[in-house]
Amino acid sequence: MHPLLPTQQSLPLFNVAASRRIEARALLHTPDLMARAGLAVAKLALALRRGPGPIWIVCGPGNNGGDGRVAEQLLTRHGVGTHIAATPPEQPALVIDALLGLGLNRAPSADMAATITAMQACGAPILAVDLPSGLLADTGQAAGNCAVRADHTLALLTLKPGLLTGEGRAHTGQLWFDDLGVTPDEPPTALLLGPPTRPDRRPTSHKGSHGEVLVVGGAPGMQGAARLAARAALACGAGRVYVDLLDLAADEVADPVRPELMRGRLSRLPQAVGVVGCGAGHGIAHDMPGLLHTLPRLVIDADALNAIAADADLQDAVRRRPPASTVLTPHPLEAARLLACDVASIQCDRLAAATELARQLRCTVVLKGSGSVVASPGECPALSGSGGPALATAGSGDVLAGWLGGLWAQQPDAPAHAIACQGVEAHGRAGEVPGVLCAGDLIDRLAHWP
Ligand SMILES: NC(=O)C1=CN([C@@H]2O[C@H](COP(=O)(O)OP(=O)(O)OC[C@H]3O[C@@H](n4cnc5c(N)ncnc54)[C@H](O)[C@@H]3O)[C@@H](O)[C@H]2O)[C@@H](O)CC1
Ligand SMILES: Nc1ncnc2c1ncn2[C@@H]1O[C@H](COP(=O)(O)OP(=O)(O)O)[C@@H](O)[C@H]1O
Ligand SMILES: [K+]
Repeated sequence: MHPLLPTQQSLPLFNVAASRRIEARALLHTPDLMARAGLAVAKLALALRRGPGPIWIVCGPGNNGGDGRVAEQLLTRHGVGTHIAATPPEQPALVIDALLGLGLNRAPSADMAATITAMQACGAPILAVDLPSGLLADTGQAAGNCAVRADHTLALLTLKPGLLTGEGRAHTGQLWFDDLGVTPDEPPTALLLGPPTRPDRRPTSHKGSHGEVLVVGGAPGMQGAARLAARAALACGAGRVYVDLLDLAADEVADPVRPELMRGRLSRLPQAVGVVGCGAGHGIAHDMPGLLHTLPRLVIDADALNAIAADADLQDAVRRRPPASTVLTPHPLEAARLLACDVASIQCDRLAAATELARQLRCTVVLKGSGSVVASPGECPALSGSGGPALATAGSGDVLAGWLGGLWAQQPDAPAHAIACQGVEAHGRAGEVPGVLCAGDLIDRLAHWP
């Protein structure tokens, strides 16, 4: 067994209803699923325990508890000290959290909440069975704001989306997966993104082979955002990158640090990939009808999203664009504005929110944040397991928008969904460092990745 992330391939994710169906069908020909689950838990527990103390196994009322009890029998048979109870032993070497799994259907009761607190306080690493108890498998929300924060989670039978998005990553710790020998026999709820690819560069290619990007944004005082996007597009390999900075004096250069970047206008670049909105302020609203009408491929971020949220005509213009030609990259607040709701309503079910926004505006939506979601009409939504808090710093979203533009310039026939999936995963993986990653440094890491 090995840690799941970063994944070497795209993997299917299944929500509770689908997991239940898969489990029910699998049990018809593989009745020993729980024995397999218990064995997987016991093996991992042996590898993870720290010190000579007993393994504390906390078992709940359902089959999650059943998995824990099977693991306890196997560990005992193996000569390992165990302790099954709601209260901890002296100096446990590991906690196995088998309190609640897929069956969670309400906030943990007071007793369970107290047990969760005790697990958290006992000082030993926690291995959660299937799900950290209290975490909702479909959405990654903590029911009643009370869920185990595990050091490790062993997902069983299926991978659930809630392990990877919403609050999931704050609760799962290191993620492990055992499919118990069952191949899912229905389409997934969503796909976990595999390693991103980069566009080929033929030995004989020239700058004209790699497309053009036009970055429109950067109102006075916010020009850095547009320049970050433009630098990212350049680092990604776009042939020519132009910047249309709002209100820049005619004789100023596009970017004093990057002389490779040129100044450009929509009227002269009608075939470029547009990356619009980064640091644009309110002024971008005026340019949006022309941009939406003209550019064949568009990545729309930040203030351009706010402009669309505020104007039903712009929303219509987005809907009227050709299929698969538009990517919106909202963070949760921008998504809330676009769906006329609040951030909590977005975050409580990120997969559903991204899918609904993609449906309403008939385009690809990247809902950013921990466990970024890519949703497009007619596509299975994709979820990224990559990225982390090093990216939680100003400008990393601008870099994503520019990178998407750079990818698209080089793959003009690729649909918006494919570009978004490639870009989001590359951005997340490049952003996996300890501490903080300044947006400019993120561009360097992306440029040299993998
Ligand atoms: N059936 C099988 O053979 C398999 C079962 N598996 C395990 O079984 C789990 C699912 O089992 P269950 O469906 O029994 O679900 P759970 O074990 O999650 O528990 C369901 C029970 O907990 C109660 N409950 C739910 N929320 C509660 C709350 N907030 N406070 C107090 N009690 C609450 C329910 O009323 C029900 O009695 C999976 O997560 C997985 O660990 C897997 O190992 C795969 C194989
Ligand atoms: N904790 C996190 N885990 C994973 N990704 C994150 C995290 N915080 C931020 N990110 C990523 O960083 C980027 C931030 O974008 P955004 O919020 O638009 O910032 P900005 O506007 O400052 O550029 C998004 O791609 C987001 O998914
Ligand atoms: K559990």
